[in-house]
Amino acid sequence: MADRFIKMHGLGNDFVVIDARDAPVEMTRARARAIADRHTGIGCDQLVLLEPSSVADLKMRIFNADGGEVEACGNATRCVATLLGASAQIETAGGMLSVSRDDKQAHVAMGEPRFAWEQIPLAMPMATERMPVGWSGLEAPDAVNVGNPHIVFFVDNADAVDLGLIGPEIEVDPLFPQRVNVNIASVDRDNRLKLRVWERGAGLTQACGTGACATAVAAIRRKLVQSPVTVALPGGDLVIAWAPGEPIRMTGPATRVFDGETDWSRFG
Ligand SMILES: N[C@@H](CCC[C@H](N)C(=O)O)C(=O)O
Repeated sequence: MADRFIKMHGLGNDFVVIDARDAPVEMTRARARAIADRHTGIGCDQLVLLEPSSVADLKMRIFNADGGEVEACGNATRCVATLLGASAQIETAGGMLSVSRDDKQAHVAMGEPRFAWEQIPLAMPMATERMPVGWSGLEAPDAVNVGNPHIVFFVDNADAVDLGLIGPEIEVDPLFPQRVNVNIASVDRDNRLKLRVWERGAGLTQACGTGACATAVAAIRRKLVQSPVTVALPGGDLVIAWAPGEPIRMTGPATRVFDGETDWSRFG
């Protein structure tokens, strides 16, 4: 019998979604990496596995293109909200998420951001706002955990940074024991942030929902912008709302590209 999957994307950040709520699918690091491979597999930035949950409507597991299982993915959460077509609670390794959708957009309550150094996590105690660290001229970032770990650099021109060169170096710096997603942002105009992201385990992507959340939170905290803020990514715009003590709210599109069939045993 053929194994089914759904190819989706959120602003160009693309996913292979496997609905394993009725029939379990075994996922290993090697299999996830083989499926995600753009030359020899199906190709995606992240693989998303939907499973039954005893505490929510369903459980969402996320695997990066390198095969590593991670805690959160904002764009994939909007895709799952779009597939479900109704309000739902989703269990993830990064926390419980609430989703809903309307005709055009999906909405996600991403939970509250965490700022303590051990919650990022960092390897040593340190302030997480304007951190006393730097890499190749990128200085004083903020660290935020929004289910997964992010570091955010505010620069004059986000396009001027060679993120493909510096991103991989920062991702694996020993300061980040679980590695890190690297965000480069600039204040564009009128409450609008421009953002590029080097994703842990996936590299440069067209958009990163959790990166947009972490960056918006850091910018609101620094009073660079006010909530709600538009975050412009290479693949398009997200709107992020947040106030201290409240969950982060993300609104944006999600697209079903095609439904496919394969045989998972082809991928190890
Ligand atoms: N594309 C994502 C984030 C996926 C996980 C991330 N690369 C990590 O390792 O934490 C998003 O839209 O949030």
